[in-house]
Amino acid sequence: MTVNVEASLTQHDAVVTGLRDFLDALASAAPDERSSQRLLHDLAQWTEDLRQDAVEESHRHYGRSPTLATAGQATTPWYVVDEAAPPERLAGRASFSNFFLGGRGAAHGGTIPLLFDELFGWLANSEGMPPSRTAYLTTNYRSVVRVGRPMTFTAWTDRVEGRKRFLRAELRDGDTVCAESEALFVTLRAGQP
Ligand SMILES: CCCCCCCCCC(=O)SCCNC(=O)CCNC(=O)[C@H](O)C(C)(C)COP(=O)(O)OP(=O)(O)OC[C@H]1O[C@@H](n2cnc3c(N)ncnc32)[C@H](O)[C@@H]1OP(=O)(O)O
Repeated sequence: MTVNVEASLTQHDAVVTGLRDFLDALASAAPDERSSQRLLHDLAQWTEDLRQDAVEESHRHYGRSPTLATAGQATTPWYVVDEAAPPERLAGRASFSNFFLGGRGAAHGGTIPLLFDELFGWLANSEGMPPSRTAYLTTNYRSVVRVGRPMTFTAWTDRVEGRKRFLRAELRDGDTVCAESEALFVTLRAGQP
């Protein structure tokens, strides 16, 4: 079978956007027993179909979109980069849907460093940079991140010491800093996965 990679990626972007909407709708709803049974049946069928189509990492579409916000991952809180000056700085908008709810209207605490790691990965592994990975990442929770709110972020390189890149970021709701992060990315040596 001949696969048009561009076309299938674009179509895949639409699938990931649909998956995000689905997860938000699922997390926001209280389906009755009948709907849950129907959902379970449909999911089981899709799971079986997709397992038949399993391929190795380099051939997958998921998480590899060059065009879609979050690079085509549905498990990262939604974000879009508006200003990019890699590897020094990037800024943009983010929003945590109900799928990322922890409780009482606030995003789950684990999902905030997930967003920061994504942004730092974007900065530290931008084009022309040698591959690097997170050695540590700390998050200070200053004020709750409310689901559904339009947020803004800034992430920047604080300093570079040899293979070590120290990064910082802020997540804001209007003028309020909700969370701050600091991370160390270390450039991989040959042979490191
Ligand atoms: C690969 C491309 C694809 C990337 C996609 C985007 C990535 C998004 C970011 C991620 O989420 S990556 C996944 C989460 N991270 C990991 O799984 C990393 C697991 N850890 C490792 O692979 C290694 O520990 C690591 C590569 C980070 C460092 O191991 P090395 O053996 O290369 O480090 P080494 O011991 O030589 O230390 C180098 C320097 O970093 C320092 N260092 C390393 N780990 C540290 C740490 N945890 N805290 C403080 N300093 C640390 C260390 O002290 C030393 O400082 P000096 O040069 O000043 O002596």
